[in-house]
Amino acid sequence: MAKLFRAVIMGPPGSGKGTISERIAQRFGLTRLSSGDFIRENIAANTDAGVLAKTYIERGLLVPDHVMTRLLLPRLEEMTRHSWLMDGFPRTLAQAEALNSTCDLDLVISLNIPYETLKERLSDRWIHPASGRVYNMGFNPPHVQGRDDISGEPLIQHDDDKPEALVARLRHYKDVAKPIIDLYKSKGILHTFSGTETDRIWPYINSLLSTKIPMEGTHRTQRPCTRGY
Ligand SMILES: Nc1nc2c(ncn2[C@@H]2O[C@H](COP(=O)(O)OP(=O)(O)OP(=O)(O)O)[C@@H](O)[C@H]2O)c(=O)[nH]1
Ligand SMILES: Nc1ncnc2c1ncn2[C@@H]1O[C@H](COP(=O)(O)OP(=O)(O)O)[C@@H](O)[C@H]1O
Repeated sequence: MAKLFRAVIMGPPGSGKGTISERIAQRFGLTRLSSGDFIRENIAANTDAGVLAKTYIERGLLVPDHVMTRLLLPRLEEMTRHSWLMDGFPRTLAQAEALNSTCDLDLVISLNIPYETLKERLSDRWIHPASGRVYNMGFNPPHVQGRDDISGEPLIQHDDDKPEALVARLRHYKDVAKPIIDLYKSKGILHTFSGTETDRIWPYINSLLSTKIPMEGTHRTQRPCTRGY
């Protein structure tokens, strides 16, 4: 019976977490989980946690730890048959500790990308707000400039991605991520990848995961995530 594989991907805004998660999910058949998607689903379904989360997101704030753990941990406990990769959680040490008491992670990928590169990428990032589709004018441009490929609607740039806001976001990431990274380092599961291009980092991630993930189509666990592990 193949063991279930559970991983987390971390990195500053624009480091390529979304892009790399997508490649990992395709190559290794992991289920890709995103905290932002979970929150949006809960908002759409009007759950109690979703209604509460919305009041924070609307103000540009992080959702409090107890709301995040209430939203996510039960979902992870349900994932007893599929290996997964989580993007966007944990985002604080308290979340990392709560995750830790729910299940054993096998591996954490941390992306270490120079500030200048992040600044260039994000100032070039354009979004289709209705769908969340992301473009980059150099790396993956839309077919028609300024327009979403599927709907043809106009693309916008997040205020967050403008250079003025970026310095503060990156500083915040460093402060908050450091204790989480230290925790995973001390557990011996942290793998850090540095570079300026996703296409050059990807082969290293690919070969690491090839040694770690059983390649059968489905993975079943002997040890599901449960609280109080
Ligand atoms: N030029 C360039 N752009 C890249 C590269 N890798 C990713 N991008 C683009 O950079 C932007 C950020 O990549 P994402 O995958 O959205 O990064 P993220 O870490 O998920 O970002 P957040 O959602 O803000 O946390 C997107 O517009 C990508 O298309 C790269 O190697 N070179
Ligand atoms: N782990 C988390 N802890 C607290 N808030 C979160 C977390 N993940 C997502 N959020 C909230 O949901 C919003 C959308 O998340 P996400 O899709 O990851 O986008 P972004 O890359 O803009 O942060 C965040 O801006 C934040 O308010």
